[in-house]
Amino acid sequence: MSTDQTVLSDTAPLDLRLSDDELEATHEHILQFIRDVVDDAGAEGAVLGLSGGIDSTTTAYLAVEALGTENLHGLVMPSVVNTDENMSDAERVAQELGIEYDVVEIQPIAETFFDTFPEAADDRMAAGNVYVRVRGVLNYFVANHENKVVLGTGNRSEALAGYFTKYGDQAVDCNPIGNLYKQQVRQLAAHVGVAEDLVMKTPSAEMWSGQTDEEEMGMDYDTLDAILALHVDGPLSKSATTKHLDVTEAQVDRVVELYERSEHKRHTPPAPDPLDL
Ligand SMILES: Nc1ncnc2c1ncn2[C@@H]1O[C@H](COP(=O)(O)OP(=O)(O)OC[C@H]2O[C@@H]([n+]3cccc(C(=O)O)c3)[C@H](O)[C@@H]2O)[C@@H](O)[C@H]1O
Ligand SMILES: Nc1ncnc2c1ncn2[C@@H]1O[C@H](COP(=O)(O)OP(=O)(O)OP(=O)(O)O)[C@@H](O)[C@H]1O
Ligand SMILES: [Mg+2]
Repeated sequence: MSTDQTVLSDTAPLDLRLSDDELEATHEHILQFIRDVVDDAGAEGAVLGLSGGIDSTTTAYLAVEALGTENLHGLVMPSVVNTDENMSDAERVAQELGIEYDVVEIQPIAETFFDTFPEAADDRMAAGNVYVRVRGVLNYFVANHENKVVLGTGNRSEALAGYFTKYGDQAVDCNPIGNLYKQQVRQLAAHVGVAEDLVMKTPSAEMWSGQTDEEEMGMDYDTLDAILALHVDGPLSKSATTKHLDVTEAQVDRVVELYERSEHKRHTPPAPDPLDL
């Protein structure tokens, strides 16, 4: 195991990397968290989707450490919008970890949805969310059958920005890396031995060809993380944030907009307050 800081950026607007002691404490804390979730559920391990991206790769490495190789089942679920590189990276991760995994082509499943409502099939967001939600159904299909929990791969940056599909990739039993900003996920990934090319890979939801998280959100993750940490999670005002980070007010406004408009995604569906009848 090594803490390879050299693969990580030294030019982020705000350095959110943990100290060595903090990183190791966080690592141990997450391992214990995974074990506790599985034990509390009376489960015999966990299922997770492997995309070849850094969030699922890191979560898989942690889960193998926490639960043992034999108790993690990976699902690689390609569709026409996934690159071959990402899908082969996903298989490479499963093979390096030595876990059981299946490759499930989800295009035919998605097509049945598209055939049912052809008028929605060309809406790239609606269609992209179908791929994401189909994966959630398959994760639970396997988890139910094998008495396993479903591990989520959401991180803090995505959660606060609402950058996930409601009842899609967020339809999981727990999120082991859910309190880490993306920058810290990369740091932990390097620490647990994930290959450098995967640590530094461009994040993509792969809901349509060529999609990247940073282009869709309108800023890079280091900037998003910094504004979230100082202004959304932290106490700095908008003007203090712009001065501290050398970002524009428009960038801070954009992050606040992402955060506020996704509030509904971070709560269970509301019902009217009970009437005092
Ligand atoms: N105020 C409100 N109160 C209650 N519900 C509200 C609502 N506003 C919208 N809604 C509901 O939420 C729905 C929209 O939310 P949703 O269906 O999630 O869809 P939406 O947020 O439009 O799209 C998902 C976003 O997450 C990104 N994503 C998805 C999956 C994975 C990843 C990744 O990084 O891998 C990223 C994706 O690129 C896209 O930007 C609406 O159709 C409506 O049903
Ligand atoms: N083709 C796929 N096969 C299996 N699981 C997938 C696939 N695409 C997405 N997922 C699941 O959905 C999760 C959310 O995707 P997301 O893109 O946020 O994470 P990632 O791909 O692991 O990392 P990154 O955000 O850096 O791309 C993935 O971590 C993975 O669990
Ligand atoms: Mg991805």
